[in-house]
Amino acid sequence: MTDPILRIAGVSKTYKSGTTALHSVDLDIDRGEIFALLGPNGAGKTTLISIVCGIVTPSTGTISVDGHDALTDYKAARSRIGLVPQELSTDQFETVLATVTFSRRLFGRSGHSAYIEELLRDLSLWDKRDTKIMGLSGGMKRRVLIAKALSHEPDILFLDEPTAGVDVALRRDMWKLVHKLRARGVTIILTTHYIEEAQEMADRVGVITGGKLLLVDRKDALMKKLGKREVDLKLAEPMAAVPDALSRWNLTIADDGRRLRYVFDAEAEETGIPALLTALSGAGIAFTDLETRKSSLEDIFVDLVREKK
Ligand SMILES: Nc1ncnc2c1ncn2[C@@H]1O[C@H](COP(=O)(O)OP(=O)(O)OP(=O)(O)O)[C@@H](O)[C@H]1O
Repeated sequence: MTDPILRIAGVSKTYKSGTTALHSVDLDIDRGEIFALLGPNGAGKTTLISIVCGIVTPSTGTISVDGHDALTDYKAARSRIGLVPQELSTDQFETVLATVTFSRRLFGRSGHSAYIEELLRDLSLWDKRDTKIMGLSGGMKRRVLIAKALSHEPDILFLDEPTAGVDVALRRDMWKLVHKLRARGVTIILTTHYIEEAQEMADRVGVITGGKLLLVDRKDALMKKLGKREVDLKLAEPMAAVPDALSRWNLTIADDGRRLRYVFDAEAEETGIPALLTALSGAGIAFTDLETRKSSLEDIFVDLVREKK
């Protein structure tokens, strides 16, 4: 194993207001992985990212970025990071090219570069390079934020809620770019409310709520371990209550008595379905259709957050 590119150890944050946004968070991020940080509003995602990027000071704990302490060796640590924030706070009167080039120069890189051209082309911004920021649509401004974050060729890219309020074209461009960056070895950490995206994109997932990192696991393992499967039977006759004869199965009635639902562990050796079907027939319960479903990362997430409350 190589050293993690990012090491967060015992990081807590209590704001002046008295709100504790993070409780002793430990997290190692591997080189080149795509990590999704999932959590409801107010979970502490932005606070954590802001601390790593040196925008917010932690109350306790240490952060090491590629071996550089984020507090004592701030410049070296920060130069390895690109941050795409949720909102744009950039000079409205500058052109796209000037803004992105300026961001690059801030990190001591030469201004004019084939890299910037490629970046702007990847983000469909090249044709707009001489347009002032204030003349861009909201979606285009988001693209500029991404270009700025990537302007100095960082090793780690943070995307804070990257697709909130973004149209399909930008989403597509963004995920294409994420794949390209990853192929180049860039580590990507994203926070998202769009769980399907974490499911599609991430190698590992961290679930945070109330400032605590509840779990971190490989996405596949998480879905295997915590995933549920469901069998949904459409009943020929509506049913008011689950008969006693069927009490050994975890059954619920749905759709005003028209459906019977059986939920079981996706990994269970014995699903219990054959016995259930026999018992249904023995109890004279007929069904007209049967559907099966596997839980999504979203179901797992909702269950987890509910459990820990
Ligand atoms: N500057 C601040 N001063 C005081 N409290 C803050 C500050 N920033 C955030 N908080 C509080 O810290 C907690 C965590 O907020 P944070 O923005 O990190 O959550 P988040 O997971 O990013 O939420 P969201 O998904 O809504 O962006 C919240 O209770 C929030 O109100």
